[in-house]
Amino acid sequence: MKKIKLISTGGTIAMGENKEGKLIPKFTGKELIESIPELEEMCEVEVNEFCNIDSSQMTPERMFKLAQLVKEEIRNSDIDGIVITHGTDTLQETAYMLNVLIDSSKPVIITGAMRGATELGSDGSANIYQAFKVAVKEKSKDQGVLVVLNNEIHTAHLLTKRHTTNLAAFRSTNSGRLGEVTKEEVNYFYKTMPPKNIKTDAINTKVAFVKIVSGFNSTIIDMLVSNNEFDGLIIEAFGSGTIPNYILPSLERALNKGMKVVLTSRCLEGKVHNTYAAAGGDKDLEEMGVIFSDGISGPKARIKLMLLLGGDYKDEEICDFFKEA
Ligand SMILES: NC(=O)C[C@H](N)C(=O)O
Repeated sequence: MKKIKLISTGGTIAMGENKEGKLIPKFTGKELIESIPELEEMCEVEVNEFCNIDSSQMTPERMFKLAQLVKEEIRNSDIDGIVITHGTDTLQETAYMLNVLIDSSKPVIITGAMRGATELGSDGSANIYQAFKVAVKEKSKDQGVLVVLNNEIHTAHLLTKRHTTNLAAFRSTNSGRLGEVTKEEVNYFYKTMPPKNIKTDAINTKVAFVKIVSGFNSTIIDMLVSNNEFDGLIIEAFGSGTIPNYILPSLERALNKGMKVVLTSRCLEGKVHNTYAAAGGDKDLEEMGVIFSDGISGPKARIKLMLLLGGDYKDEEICDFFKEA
């Protein structure tokens, strides 16, 4: 029988309602597992209570610690796979970080829930059960970090949360879901490309994030640059990577200070391109030294830059990492 480690981190999946009907952290990983006796026939389960928080409280530092723990567990030849329970709000960032940091063929599956464990029609138990079903399958090996919710399997780097409350809250952008979990089986529709592994013992969280809106006030960027607190800046630009012309001097000041500036798009799908001459005025953003991010969302690009800045990577290597998702 396979042995799967459950690492519980909290989220709605581990919540119940208080007297006012509001959701609060209530259940441990052990309690979640005990509520699903069907798992006993499937595999042996060991539990690690990593934390019990709403994932809005999850920080990149905590995600990095979680990645170290997953690495340790995976090295243990006794463990065949990992299931992580996590809140859905920052799940895509944790999943993305684990995906680029963990280099193992063993399945690592993240799941969560959209309804608390005590709510009518709660989805947590079914999602945990399905996550384990995926984790014990041989064909789930070498697929990178996977996310299982609502009968769907998604790859970490394409995953995005698209709905605030719907049970089908997640979607794989730029493609369809990777697979599905039915009552009888686990089906994969295509094979994932393994991500380029980032090797680092540290994370540099000094990366600011700015979303561009029409009439954006570039004073925000100037403030970020002048307070010397940031080594990196993620710009979530319009469409294929356009920004108002008057922001350019602020970006130039950021680059001159040695900040890494990465361009991403507000759009849910596609990637940024260096297509419009008008977008950067008479300057070419790429020539200026802005890094174009290939098809990952702003929040994921931020995680990637934090890891690359934490590691011992040269400028060209950092650019190369952004040439793939
Ligand atoms: N559905 C959820 O898990 C949302 C919750 N606020 C969390 O991310 O922890």
